[in-house]
Amino acid sequence: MKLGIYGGTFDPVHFGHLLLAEQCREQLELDEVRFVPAGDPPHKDRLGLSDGKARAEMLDFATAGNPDFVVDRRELKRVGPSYTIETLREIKAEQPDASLYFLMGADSLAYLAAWREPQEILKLATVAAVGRPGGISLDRDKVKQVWGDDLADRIHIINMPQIDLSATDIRRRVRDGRSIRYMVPASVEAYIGDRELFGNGGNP
Ligand SMILES: Nc1ncnc2c1ncn2[C@@H]1O[C@H](COP(=O)(O)OP(=O)(O)OP(=O)(O)O)[C@@H](O)[C@H]1O
Ligand SMILES: O=C(O)c1ccc[n+]([C@@H]2O[C@H](COP(=O)([O-])O)[C@@H](O)[C@H]2O)c1
Repeated sequence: MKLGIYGGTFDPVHFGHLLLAEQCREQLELDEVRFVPAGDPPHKDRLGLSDGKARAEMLDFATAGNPDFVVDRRELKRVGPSYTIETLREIKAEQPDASLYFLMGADSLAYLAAWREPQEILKLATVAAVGRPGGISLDRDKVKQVWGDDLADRIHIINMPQIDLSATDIRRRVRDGRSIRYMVPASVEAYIGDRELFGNGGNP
């Protein structure tokens, strides 16, 4: 069993996230991609963050109808920062025979060395890193330079069409009353409108 684990803040989930998950599923032949919304993202300001319930419900809508995509709420129930190493240890204990793949964008890979127990993360899971527009390039030589040959083998670079979408920009658009149509699934757009998330002053 090859299990993809995709941690993020997902405030809100957008098509950049969904394309990343689908491309990793296909290219790595994953049996399942598990979206794990962070309760308290370690390197992010919690101020203004939507509550975990709403972020997870948006993920439910975005992944509905795709049996390969699953939402895992474990980090929302945990007290304290959502450290990835804890999540990977829990999942490995539950499914010892599964090969774990942790999915992320290039910006996350650039900071992975500053995460809690990064070397242990790479021992427990293969990292699948996907390019993201905005300057941080994904380069095999750079990865080897930072991690050394052995650990670098645990980091796979996945090529896919890059999508210049971020949750920050989507929240800003909602706040400004601008369109987010085709940036997030229609069901997520409706949820944001109904709940008046992100200071929605009248999303068209
Ligand atoms: N458009 C994208 N292309 C590739 N990877 C992405 C994209 N958007 C997010 N990711 C990756 O998905 C993971 C979770 O991202 P996150 O939920 O923080 O979304 P975000 O759009 O970066 O949010 P924010 O703008 O609030 O920081 C991270 O590893 C990030 O690099
Ligand atoms: O474990 C850590 O030290 C750590 C530090 C920063 C980020 N993460 C995880 O990386 C994922 C993406 O984080 P973010 O802030 O880009 O949404 C999310 O699952 C976070 O919990 C994890």
